[in-house]
Amino acid sequence: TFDSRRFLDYWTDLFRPLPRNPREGFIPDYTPENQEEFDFIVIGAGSAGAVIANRLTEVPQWNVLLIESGGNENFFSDIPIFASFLSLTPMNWGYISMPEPRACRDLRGKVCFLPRGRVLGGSSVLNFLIYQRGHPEDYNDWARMGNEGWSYDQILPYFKKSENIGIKELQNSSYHGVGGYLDIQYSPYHSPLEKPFRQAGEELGYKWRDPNGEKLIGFSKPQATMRKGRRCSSSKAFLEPIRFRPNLKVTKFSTASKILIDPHTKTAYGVEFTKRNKSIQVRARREVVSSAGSIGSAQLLMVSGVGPKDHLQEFGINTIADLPVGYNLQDHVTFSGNAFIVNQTGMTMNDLSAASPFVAAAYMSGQGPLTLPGGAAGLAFVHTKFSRDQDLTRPDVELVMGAGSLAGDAVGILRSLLGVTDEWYWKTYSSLSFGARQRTFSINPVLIRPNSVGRLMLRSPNFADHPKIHLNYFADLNDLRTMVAGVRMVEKVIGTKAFQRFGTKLHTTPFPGCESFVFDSDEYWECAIMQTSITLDHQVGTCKMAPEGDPTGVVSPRLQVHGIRGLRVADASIMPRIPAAHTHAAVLMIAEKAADLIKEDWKIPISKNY
Ligand SMILES: Cc1cc2nc3c(=O)[nH]c(=O)nc-3n(C[C@H](O)[C@H](O)[C@H](O)COP(=O)(O)OP(=O)(O)OC[C@H]3O[C@@H](n4cnc5c(N)ncnc54)[C@H](O)[C@@H]3O)c2cc1C
Repeated sequence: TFDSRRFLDYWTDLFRPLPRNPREGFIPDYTPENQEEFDFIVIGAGSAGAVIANRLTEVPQWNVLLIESGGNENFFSDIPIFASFLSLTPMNWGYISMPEPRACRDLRGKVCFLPRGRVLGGSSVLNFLIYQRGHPEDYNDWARMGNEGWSYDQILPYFKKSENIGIKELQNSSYHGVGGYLDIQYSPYHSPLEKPFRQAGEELGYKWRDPNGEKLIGFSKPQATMRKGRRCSSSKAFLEPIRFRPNLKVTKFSTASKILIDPHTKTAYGVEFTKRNKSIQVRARREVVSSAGSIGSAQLLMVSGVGPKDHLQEFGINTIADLPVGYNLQDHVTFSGNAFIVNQTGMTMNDLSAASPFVAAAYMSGQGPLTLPGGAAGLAFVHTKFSRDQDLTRPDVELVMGAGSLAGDAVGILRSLLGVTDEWYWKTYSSLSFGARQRTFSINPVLIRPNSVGRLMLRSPNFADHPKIHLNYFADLNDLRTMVAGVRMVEKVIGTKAFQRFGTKLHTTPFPGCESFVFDSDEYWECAIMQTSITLDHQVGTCKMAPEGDPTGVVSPRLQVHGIRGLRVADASIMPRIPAAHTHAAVLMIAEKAADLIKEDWKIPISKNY
């Protein structure tokens, strides 16, 4: 029978531009028989799942089934600057938060929008490509919480194992790896804002640095998961090169509805999933690995009987293991409303300039502004006075400079992604002429060491019903003060000679709902941040890793679900605390380590040759 999703899946793949890396190619779809057996079943072919499927199938005697709810990437998802556009497609699960008392108050429906990838490669296909690992102490904190094996020295080799650093001056750095599956490069495009940004940092006493090197505080050009100017997703990096391994089967458009766990032996023995309206059960001889992401893994565990007993009882779910699944939800939030206007055209990038045929032609040869990762042209790690500790080497705010701004979003794609209403947009920016709106860029402060913690809860016992996501942004008021300190830091950057050379100024129309505050007072910024808070889509922590006996833990430091045999979780959800960085690199590291832990536990010799 004709299947339109599969047809489209293959058809859009043909439009991915040549020359392709020879290792890239269309991943074939496999539909298992009911009750078919595999050694391992991995749920979710996202950032983590793609790595795990690759590393487990290195063992020729093991066969692996990878279950993914989405289909292939395509031509559009390869274009780095179009990252926001993808959230408007079926590649996005389209989650939203519950109403937040202190955040997203003036966004559409008064909720925060939480895109997650539903595609081979998962959120690494939707993400902004920025490759950052975080501070060594972020991971030493994990180890100090009792998670043996997760200190920085122990996990650095796994970051390097994945990596193929294409930045010449870093190829001999002891912090980077060469020859791994994942290409890390700079965008070949130099935004005209890059130089002033660097000079501004120097004027303020910051060094231009490798943000994944020895010292992090400083300014930098974004390192990106990029191959010749195109997105290098986790699927392109880890799955496509091994798509014909005989011991790997990938079932696409397949949504796991339940992990099958024997309530008496407390052993996971399989997975139930739906494909083309048909329910199929598959069985695992050795283990089930959930890599469905911070939202998917927590929800799947709970609907399968692993979660807080009182909460599962509300939905009539039989509790097999009473564990705090869904707690410990953490995320990075930013404020992207500010627009800075320059007095020259051609310095900034907005949606209409991105649509020019010259820009498109440059992209076809892997060049030009479309290769900017999510539009980001500069990054900075800074330390504010509100930081939780006195370690001046640990950043608590990141500044992300966008080559354009929300004000320049003439067509409305960015608005749709962020949940910004047309009414808000016009109230805020209509005092600027069209030309001025096209001459704007942004520098957004990101809260990278939040104290506030949220919770994910079920809405129903069915996986198909999106869960209730309580983000609790700014529940801890220190987080709000830190964000205001971030706005002040941005003001300092804009005030430097480097930016004043272009007459750079802040657009000063007050944000809707904050008109009663004195413009530029701390109270005004607090209001603005709470009205239009935007997530960086870094949700982590819902299946927290903690040692046996710690009541907050869901998985052990070997990533096994406490009290259940044959079930691990390996994805962003296991992070006990969010690192002070974009989360994709940390997820890949977790997956690399998870594969080695599995091999060790099944007595397979592991190569330390990286
Ligand atoms: C818009 C956006 C921008 C981001 N920008 C950056 C950035 O610039 N840099 C950075 O470092 N990080 C960024 N991130 C975050 C980063 O991409 C994620 O932290 C990371 O990809 C999470 O990996 P994961 O494996 O935990 O989950 P995912 O990559 O989301 O993978 C989960 C996979 O499981 C599948 N799945 C879920 N449930 C089921 C089910 N029941 N059955 C079958 N399959 C299922 C999903 O479809 C998905 O493919 C961004 C994320 C988003 C969404």
